[in-house]
Amino acid sequence: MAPAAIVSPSLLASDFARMADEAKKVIDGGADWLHLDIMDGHFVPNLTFGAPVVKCLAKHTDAFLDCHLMVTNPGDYVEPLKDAGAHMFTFHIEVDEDAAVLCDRARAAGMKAGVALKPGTPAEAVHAICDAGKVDMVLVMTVEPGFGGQKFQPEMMPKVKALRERYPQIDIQVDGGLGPATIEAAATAGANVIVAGSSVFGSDDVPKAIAVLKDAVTAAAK
Ligand SMILES: O=C(CO)[C@H](O)[C@H](O)COP(=O)(O)O
Repeated sequence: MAPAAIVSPSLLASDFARMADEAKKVIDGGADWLHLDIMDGHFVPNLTFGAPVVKCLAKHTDAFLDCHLMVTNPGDYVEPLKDAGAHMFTFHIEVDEDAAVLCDRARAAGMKAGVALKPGTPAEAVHAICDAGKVDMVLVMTVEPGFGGQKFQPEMMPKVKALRERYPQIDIQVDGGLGPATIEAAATAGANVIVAGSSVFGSDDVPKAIAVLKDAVTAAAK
């Protein structure tokens, strides 16, 4: 059976000063997860928030907290994020840390382990840890990480397709520029976890914006 369709709105596009309300709005609108972009101003040229903010948000929601770490030193975040209430720990394969150890540590802490690829990184970079059964989710970035509101890169779809064919049971997440105009390409390629910031938080009809994404993934899986 194909992995379930999941929509994970990116709070990067929300009003950070009202994060709990923004989270409630998308969960009430049908979102499955909340995507939290942790940026350190070093791995990417932007700075957002870390475990203390995740911990504050966790007090206001029971939703699955899908943390995407755009940081140089993800190993330093395992315990703080676990303590904060995070559920998914996704780090970048490009960092200079042992990916297998990070996955094991995330899982031992009770979180799921995800591994992310920048647009310039080939799918083969995650084969070894996926083949070893250490990964719950692969995140294929469809923009350069760091900022919301960028243009979707359709040239990432062969990477998504190759990963889906090789790993039918693993969640495959796409992130960057997803919305009504791009979801079909991603869903057809085999992505089942859809991160969307601008297209959800910028919509006048949040439930509809989420449903469009989810329905496309469900339809593609049939
Ligand atoms: O990881 C990210 C940027 O690094 C964001 O999650 C992503 O860009 C989503 O924003 P949008 O849907 O507006 O493109």
